[in-house]
Amino acid sequence: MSSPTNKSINVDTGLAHLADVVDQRRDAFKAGSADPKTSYTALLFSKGDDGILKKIGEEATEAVMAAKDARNSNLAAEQQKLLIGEMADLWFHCLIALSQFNLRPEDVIAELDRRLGTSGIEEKAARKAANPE
Ligand SMILES: N=c1c2ncn([C@@H]3O[C@H](COP(=O)(O)OP(=O)(O)OP(=O)(O)O)[C@@H](O)[C@H]3O)c2ncn1[C@@H]1O[C@H](COP(=O)(O)O)[C@@H](O)[C@H]1O
Repeated sequence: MSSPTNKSINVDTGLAHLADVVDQRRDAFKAGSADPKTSYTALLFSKGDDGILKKIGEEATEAVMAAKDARNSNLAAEQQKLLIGEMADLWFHCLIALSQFNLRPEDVIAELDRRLGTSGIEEKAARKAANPE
């Protein structure tokens, strides 16, 4: 599905740029200069932790349902497009949550980089050995 054009997009830069916009909206909302009536981002910040986290649950569910539809359609282009849209909604709302907690996508990318090359199976076994219950 990824076009050669899309493959040249820099994920880190794209997320960082959107996070900058989100952080600006968060700060403007706190300063009273972003209106929840005209800014969806400000509306989310006006809902606080619970409203933002609830939205992530909803968007995750919508992404799961879109993925099931995509699979059932044998990955038809139209369903793939819908799945991309739902994943974009989920990523966007995750950026809102990171901003709410004064974190950045760079923090998540750094953690993923740190994990690179460590098998999740090995990591889980090491964790269980360190904390047997
Ligand atoms: N990337 C996004 C983005 N992705 C998704 N969304 C919004 O996320 C919402 C998704 O919610 P739902 O799927 O639940 O649909 P809904 O029907 O609108 O919501 P409910 O009825 O369920 O409450 C939609 O309203 C989308 O418009 C986004 N809103 C904003 N941005 C970015 O944030 C910037 C600032 O936005 P504003 O703060 O609105 O100016 C924009 O320029 C964009 O770059």
